Amino acid sequence: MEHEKPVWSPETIREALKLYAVTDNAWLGERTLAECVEAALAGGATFVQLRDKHASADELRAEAAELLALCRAAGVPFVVNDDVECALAVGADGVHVGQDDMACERARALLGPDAIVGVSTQTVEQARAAEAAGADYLGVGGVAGTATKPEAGVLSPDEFRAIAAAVDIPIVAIGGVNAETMPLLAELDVDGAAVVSAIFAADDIEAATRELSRIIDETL
Ligand SMILES: Cc1ncc(COP(=O)(O)OP(=O)(O)O)c(N)n1
Ligand SMILES: Cc1nc(C(=O)O)sc1CCOP(=O)(O)O
Ligand SMILES: [Mg+2]
Repeated sequence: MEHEKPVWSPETIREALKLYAVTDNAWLGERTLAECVEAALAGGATFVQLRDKHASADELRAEAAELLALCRAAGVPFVVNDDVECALAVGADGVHVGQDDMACERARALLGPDAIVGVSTQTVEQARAAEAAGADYLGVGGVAGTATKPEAGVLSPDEFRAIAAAVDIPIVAIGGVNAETMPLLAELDVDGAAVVSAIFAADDIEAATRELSRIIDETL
């Protein structure tokens, strides 16, 4: 069944960031990407980002179209990592861009005022610039080191809080967030947790997501 494209208000975006699932095909095994995302949604993921650094343009579009349909059915926002063209082509809710990706202003101009544009920031300066450029939310990290992206840095609690204090848009913490580290988010002034391996590397993705959902509800 076709679902109409929703318009996500700032308040619904803030709420939806609570348990943000970022996909990773490295952990698929015998499973399809759609099965994995369906399980994450069933377990309570509140936001989904397709992140596939190895797909061709056509493969990424096919994945995005499939995940978009699942997210629409679940009433959950769906964004594409890095690739604005793909997001536009499939009618995704938006994109997530980093400091080395398309500039936030350009992504906003291409996707329009109703799209969700998330921006990765590691400093107060970057956070203020992203907000001024029209970002809807910030991805800030890491909370702890992670094998998913070994080159990613780790921020101190004070650095998280300084970024949160510098902007009015919501913040999702990313990098090394799992059932053990998630309670640390209580001290970081963030609105949610973005999680890759603690969801998608699990044998039982639905159960792992449900447990993370329980913990984040207790934490924030
Ligand atoms: C929610 C969220 N936050 C941060 C990132 C990292 O984005 P980026 O710095 O562009 O790195 P890559 O993901 O492209 O490797 C993210 N993807 N999602
Ligand atoms: C995609 C990404 N960005 C990061 C950042 O710090 O900007 S950390 C990261 C990977 C997070 O994976 P996991 O949940 O498995 O630790
Ligand atoms: Mg990127």
